[in-house]
Amino acid sequence: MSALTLDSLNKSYGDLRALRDLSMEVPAGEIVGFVGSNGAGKSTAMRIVLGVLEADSGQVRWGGAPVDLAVRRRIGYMPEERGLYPRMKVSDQLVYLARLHGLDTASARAAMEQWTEALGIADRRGDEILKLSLGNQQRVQLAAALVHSPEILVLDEPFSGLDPVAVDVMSGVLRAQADAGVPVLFSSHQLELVESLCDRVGIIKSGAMVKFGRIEELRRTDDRRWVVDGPPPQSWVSAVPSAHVVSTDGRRSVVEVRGASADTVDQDLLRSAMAAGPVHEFSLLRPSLTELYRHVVTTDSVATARETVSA
Ligand SMILES: Nc1ncnc2c1ncn2[C@@H]1O[C@H](COP(=O)(O)OP(=O)(O)OP(=O)(O)O)[C@@H](O)[C@H]1O
Repeated sequence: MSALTLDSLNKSYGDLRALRDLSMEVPAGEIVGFVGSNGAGKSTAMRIVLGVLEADSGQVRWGGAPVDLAVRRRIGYMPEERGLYPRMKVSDQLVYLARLHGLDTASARAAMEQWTEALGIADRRGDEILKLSLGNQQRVQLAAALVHSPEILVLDEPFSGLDPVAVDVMSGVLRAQADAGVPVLFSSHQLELVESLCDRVGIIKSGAMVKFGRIEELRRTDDRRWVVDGPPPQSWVSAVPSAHVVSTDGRRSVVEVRGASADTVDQDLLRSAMAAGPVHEFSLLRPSLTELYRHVVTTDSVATARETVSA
């Protein structure tokens, strides 16, 4: 299966190291969320994929081969600085962009009609971009990234400023693209959305990738916690090695087992609790992506971003 690979990318702006050996893989057919604080380096990495910025070292590959101009023409890109002509009509703008990517006029018109329909802006085709709301401008921007049927999608904060219905429309389009085999990489600060939509996530801090993988894998921790609604935990927790009570109101408790790698530990806990009384709820408590992100961004150390780059 093809993949878009970012391999050990480095980029400095003067003495600011914006990317440090940044690597990640976006498999065809998957949606990868790219998250990190303001200034962490997401846009820099995406611009390098597009070739609008050159890396100091490292490589971007598609299907194992370096990304060249021909591949770049087949990428659908939504830049952070939205690049539409404000005084141009929506339809003219989209047909023009599709033509730039090599479609003939009839195909360009058909693509414009298809995407304005799919994105709920068909009734705005005749309007100038500047007369649209910001959310609708963003829908046009996504249509602009899609009119040439790209093989790869790279979107810089496509969800920012969208209303909930527009978020659903955008999510549906990205999922459909991934299902059709397109690798989709997008940056976002909306972590709940990333968690629900993405197959994988990359967390970048000060230009370095500090976590990358399937969200379920990243949420798996060595110290596992369970919510138990049942008998007072003091009466049964001590029977399970390494288990202790994190919090309890006497009935509903959070119980943690340190280094709970054994598959049977949940059975041991449940058995022990049920031996002490009826159990009404027993569920594994996993950190959300937001909790994971906060933990990574506040604790994992990366050398300071602003440092002198040796010549
Ligand atoms: N053209 C430039 N010249 C100098 N510094 C730059 C330039 N572009 C970006 N930077 C710096 O590089 C770092 C990474 O910026 P980048 O825009 O890639 O971050 P980001 O993760 O996309 O941030 P945000 O979430 O705020 O969009 C920041 O410190 C930024 O100030």
